[in-house]
Amino acid sequence: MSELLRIEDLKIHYPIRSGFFNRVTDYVYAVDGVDFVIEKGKTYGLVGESGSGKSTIGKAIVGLEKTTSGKITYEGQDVTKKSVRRHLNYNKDVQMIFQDSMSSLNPKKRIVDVIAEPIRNFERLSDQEEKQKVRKLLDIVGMPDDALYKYPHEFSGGQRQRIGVARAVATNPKLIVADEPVSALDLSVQAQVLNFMKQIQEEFGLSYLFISHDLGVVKHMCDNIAIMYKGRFVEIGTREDIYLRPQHIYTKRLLSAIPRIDVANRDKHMDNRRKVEKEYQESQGDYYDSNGRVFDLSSLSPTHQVALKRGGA
Ligand SMILES: Nc1ncnc2c1ncn2[C@@H]1O[C@H](COP(=O)(O)OP(=O)(O)OP(=O)(O)O)[C@@H](O)[C@H]1O
Repeated sequence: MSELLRIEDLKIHYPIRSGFFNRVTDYVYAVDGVDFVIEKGKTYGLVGESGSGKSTIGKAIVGLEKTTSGKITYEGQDVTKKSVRRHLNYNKDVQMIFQDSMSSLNPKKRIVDVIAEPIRNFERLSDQEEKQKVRKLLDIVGMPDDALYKYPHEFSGGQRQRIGVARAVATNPKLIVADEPVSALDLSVQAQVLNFMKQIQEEFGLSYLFISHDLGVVKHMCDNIAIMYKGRFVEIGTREDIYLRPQHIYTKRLLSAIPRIDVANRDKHMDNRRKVEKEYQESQGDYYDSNGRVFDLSSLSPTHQVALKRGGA
């Protein structure tokens, strides 16, 4: 086992203030003593109901949330303190993807700037080099070149999540914290984004901390899993341990609530949907080529129409 990140006895407590003097009267124990290790090239899943503390752990790892106590060790170095993180270029190595791509991508910036922003923090590239790098990143996430000068609102939710992934991998990170990255997407688009996150993982040797309330999605993605309840881990184990031999009553309850859609078969479901959509488009007189461009068949000669339908576009 090759360790990338270690979390030890992590606690994050939020003070609750009340009364005339705004005194601290109690605490929300959002994270209350968790330990786990993320291995290089592997995916660690955090599962639990809303409010169990998953996002708080993710945010603490990327430095968006201050820890109350405990230790975060990255490649053998204690990165709990901000000064050490800065010194190690930790913010380049550890990136985050959020659920809501519409609010996490700046709506006023074109995609070229959205993706180039994290690069600019760490590298000095000429305009030309920067564009070339962004083009390459767009290509990796399967987006066309002309996306470069468009704005986030001009894309679908799935496309925006791809752009979010392109942005996250722009600095060649070693770890990506993915907080509910597909929860806002249709089932068929979820499979697309998940499979493609796996491809990128293999290509870049990435590790993921994958946060989700959906045990079906987690089964598809994660090697090791922690089940969270009220700030603590009630069960941890490998994917097989959790799905084949769950021990804790809470895990068993969560497992029995998984919808009957198998993530591995979502692709098939998606292919079918695409086929139906394509047939529909053809019946309407439109035809999409492999780049997603629309051809108006009625504007072509009958011979061309036949050639195009045979795959000649
Ligand atoms: N800034 C904050 N101040 C006070 N309490 C907070 C703050 N942020 C989170 N909490 C509380 O901490 C607990 C854990 O929240 P967290 O967002 O980590 O849960 P979660 O498991 O990620 O849930 P969800 O899936 O809904 O995001 C919740 O009770 C939440 O209300």
